[in-house]
Amino acid sequence: MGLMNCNQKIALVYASVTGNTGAVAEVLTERFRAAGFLPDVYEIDHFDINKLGRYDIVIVGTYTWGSGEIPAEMQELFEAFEELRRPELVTAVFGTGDSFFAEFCGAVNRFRDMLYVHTNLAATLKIELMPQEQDLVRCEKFVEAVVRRLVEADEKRKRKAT
Ligand SMILES: Cc1cc2nc3c(=O)[nH]c(=O)nc-3n(C[C@H](O)[C@H](O)[C@H](O)COP(=O)(O)O)c2cc1C
Repeated sequence: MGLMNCNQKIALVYASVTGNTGAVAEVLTERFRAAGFLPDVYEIDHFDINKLGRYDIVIVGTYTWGSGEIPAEMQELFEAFEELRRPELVTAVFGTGDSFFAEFCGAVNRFRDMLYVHTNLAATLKIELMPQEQDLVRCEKFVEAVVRRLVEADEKRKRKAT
């Protein structure tokens, strides 16, 4: 991991009403920093969707609403990815949900399926409500998977250039 190009621009964009997804966003931000990255962290309401194309890596965080639905405030971002036409963009999605509901973290499932088709999806993480001690290692693995994918993408780019 030490060899990574930490100049890559990374955005972490999330939605959170009661703070669970925000708490995971904080843990992940800390892990990315520990891995040498400085993510720009945005709550969705403060993220300018026109800037999506400026990033090399975009991490999406979302809670789930309705019956497994994407929250309304995340819909525009979802559609922006569909129209972005940047299959090389490294992405990952995390979220919190409540397994009391029929579709646990349905919004994460929907983002995952879409990002898999339209981008270079590196990792998915679903957490039950507020992150607990045992979730920290899962957060760590999530970040490792993203960094690993970046290394692979970088190597692929270099091979193409030669
Ligand atoms: C009306 C309502 C519907 C919900 N529907 C789902 C659902 O379908 N699936 C799920 O996993 N969680 C569902 N949840 C739970 C939230 O996604 C969960 O509490 C989440 O951690 C909230 O995130 P936040 O604290 O970041 O706002 C629902 C919560 C509410 C209030």
